Amino acid sequence: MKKLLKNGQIVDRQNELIKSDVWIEEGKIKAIGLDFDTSGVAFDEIIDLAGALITPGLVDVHVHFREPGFTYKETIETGSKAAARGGYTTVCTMPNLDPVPDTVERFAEVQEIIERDAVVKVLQYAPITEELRSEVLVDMAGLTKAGAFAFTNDGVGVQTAGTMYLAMKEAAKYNRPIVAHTEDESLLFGGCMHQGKVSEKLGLPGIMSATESSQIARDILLAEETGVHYHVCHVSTKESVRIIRDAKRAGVHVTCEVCPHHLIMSEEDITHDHGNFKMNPPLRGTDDRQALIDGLLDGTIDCIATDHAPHGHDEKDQTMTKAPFGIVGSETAFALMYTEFVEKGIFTLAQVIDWMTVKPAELFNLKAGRITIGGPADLAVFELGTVYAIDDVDFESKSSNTPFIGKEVKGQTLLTLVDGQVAWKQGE
Ligand SMILES: NC(=O)N[C@@H](CC(=O)O)C(=O)O
Ligand SMILES: [Zn+2]
Ligand SMILES: [Zn+2]
Repeated sequence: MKKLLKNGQIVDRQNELIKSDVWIEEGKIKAIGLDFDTSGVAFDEIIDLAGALITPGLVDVHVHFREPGFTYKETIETGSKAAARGGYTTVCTMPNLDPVPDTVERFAEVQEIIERDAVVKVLQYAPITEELRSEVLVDMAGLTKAGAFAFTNDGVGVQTAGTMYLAMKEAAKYNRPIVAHTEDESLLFGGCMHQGKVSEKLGLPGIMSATESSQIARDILLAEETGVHYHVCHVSTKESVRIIRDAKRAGVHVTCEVCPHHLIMSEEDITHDHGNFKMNPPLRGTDDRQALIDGLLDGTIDCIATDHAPHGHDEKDQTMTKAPFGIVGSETAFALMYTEFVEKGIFTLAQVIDWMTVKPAELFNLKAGRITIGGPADLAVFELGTVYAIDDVDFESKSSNTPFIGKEVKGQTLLTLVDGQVAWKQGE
């Protein structure tokens, strides 16, 4: 198969938009730019991009696809379609499933479903402990052999320091990162949103910032002790950013991600008590939000990840004390980042693309996130000119639990290619 994408634009490292065509052959990039000769080449397909932006396929190191166990919320098929619609071509799925893929056999079962159903490249995380309880470590040697690229208990924190220490020591042996949802449950006190002026106003139990940051502080010292690569999920507080910045300066191998919703919204955007404003960690204060932006800009925060966390409509259409934590993100991330940060001049387009492609790929040595000659034709194409409203009926995901429904954005995905094949195309 030979494909030609014509009249696109790519962004270079200086943030210049450069007119470009892309020649794809047998699923690989054959040529990119304007100075290659295609005369005499019989293309199977020529697609006119009419000036749209071409990026490497986006990389999301944090999604929840809910299969097996909660397939009414999402499946590997629908989740990967949602990812493709967002321009993602490589995503990493969390193991808070039922059953938890905590044995080599269960892990292999999920991988079989991925092989069968996924429309983008999906990497399954292995858990740190059996059933995500902070007790017995999984067989890290066996799971590494079975293809686990990293270990995480996302959804819950590892509650005891001793378990985390042993997990880090073991993961370091196999050169695998420990990826941490940091939340000290003894500091939770039944909270359902950030503890601050809005929780007081709404009369809802708050989650203090130290619930997250104190566990990061503990883990950073254990990471220093063990030499493991320690990656922090969804950082949300200014204290978390501060201690990660200090740890990086001290030479600890720590990295972290931030979610679009924590960069864009704060507690002050919670207009009323509804489940779609509830996620873990919660929307924090405006000073926290600013610290996350600063953290990206100074390199403390390494990349952007969605934490795509689908839940059923009825589960989320409840008050915040009752609804489960989590919002969907795959289908809105690029448009939100473009609209809120690039258009407003806070980040450059090149920076946003970097944080959503090469940066996350480099963290875990994923073969993704770059356009290289001879490399896989994993590409996304975005149209940047048209304003549209985020509409839940459009979602490829089974779920549409997000507070961004109705928001007007720019940056619609036109096309997503995985190994040169269409994974998502607008209007199809
Ligand atoms: N982020 C969330 O609010 N929820 C996630 C779990 C998690 O990422 O911690 C989920 O699985 O629903
Ligand atoms: Zn989490
Ligand atoms: Zn998560």
